[in-house]
Amino acid sequence: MQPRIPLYLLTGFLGSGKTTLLNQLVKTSEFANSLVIINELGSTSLDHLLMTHSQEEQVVELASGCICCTIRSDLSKTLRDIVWRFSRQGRKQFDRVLIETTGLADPAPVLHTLMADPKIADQYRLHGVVTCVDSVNGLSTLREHFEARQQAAVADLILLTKQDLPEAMPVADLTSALRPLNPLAQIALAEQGQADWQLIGQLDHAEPVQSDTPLQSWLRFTPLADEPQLTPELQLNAHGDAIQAYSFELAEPIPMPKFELWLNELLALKGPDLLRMKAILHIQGFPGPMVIHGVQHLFHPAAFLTQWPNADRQSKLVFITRNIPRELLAQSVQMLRP
Ligand SMILES: Nc1nc2c(ncn2[C@@H]2O[C@H](COP(=O)(O)OP(=O)(O)OP(=O)(O)O)[C@@H](O)[C@H]2O)c(=O)[nH]1
Repeated sequence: MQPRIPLYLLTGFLGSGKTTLLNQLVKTSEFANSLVIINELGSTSLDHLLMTHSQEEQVVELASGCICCTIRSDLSKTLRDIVWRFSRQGRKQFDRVLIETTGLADPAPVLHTLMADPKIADQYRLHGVVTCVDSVNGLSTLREHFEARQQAAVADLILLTKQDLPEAMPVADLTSALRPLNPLAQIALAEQGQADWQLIGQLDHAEPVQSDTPLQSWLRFTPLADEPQLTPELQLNAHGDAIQAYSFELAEPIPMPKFELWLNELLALKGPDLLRMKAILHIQGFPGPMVIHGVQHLFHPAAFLTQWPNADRQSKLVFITRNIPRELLAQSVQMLRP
């Protein structure tokens, strides 16, 4: 079987610095041989003109429309086609794919397409979602636009851009505001498109357990306060449509049949509103933990570790949700008790 092609999704609201970042990213040795798929709204694709890629032919432009709604099938088709379109004498001319979404894209359905389309999932391996957040306008944008909150909520890595500007909000405030939306993502800086590229190179969204990334860092588990004490200025869920993260711990080992029943019920009832979920579970009878990881109702195959990463044997679950009250999830998690 051919190794799957690493795929990265770059998102962030309009003007948040995606293209600036991409232009620098493709200059790094690790990402130099990337194929870039750009999706612009409107008929004239400015981004295409802005890309300063060394090989112009390696930038593929999707037709106008937004990949998250009208042209999801175009994205699938493009991903299937590029492998032979960009091959010479049977060898493909790129080793990674970077997809830049429009600033208005809701990335959840795009992720869904990347994970659910079997032809894509066979060929590509989603390594990570990188979301740019503008340090000057970011918080007001996040408050006003649901899509911007979704972009932050599904991120594996959030890059705060424009910290060089005097109007930039302090990093600590931005981080406090973003944490309730996404306690799992790493948060770092990107200044004029420059970032710590290792953070992107190390992303491993799909199969964290099989990578070198230590499990603790993959499942960075910081119990969340039920109601984070934030000043109104830092609260982002002002307009209904609340995106909220919750975490739970369970002391007792879980019987496997209960886990299966619980997951099926949860996904059937609330699948579309579970933006992300990660859990490390103590299942009865297994020497190491079971790790599960999903986006909406799609779950990567559960992975069993041969041993626990540390002395803590509690099951830990983190959910990033849309309009799900905490009590409902808390009740649901109780189903896992023996
Ligand atoms: N001062 C400063 N300006 C930045 C930084 N990052 C991006 N910019 C500027 O912000 C503007 C928007 O950046 P883009 O990279 O085009 O943003 P985008 O997210 O691709 O924008 P859309 O395509 O509209 O969604 C440009 O004028 C960039 O030069 C930064 O870190 N600092």
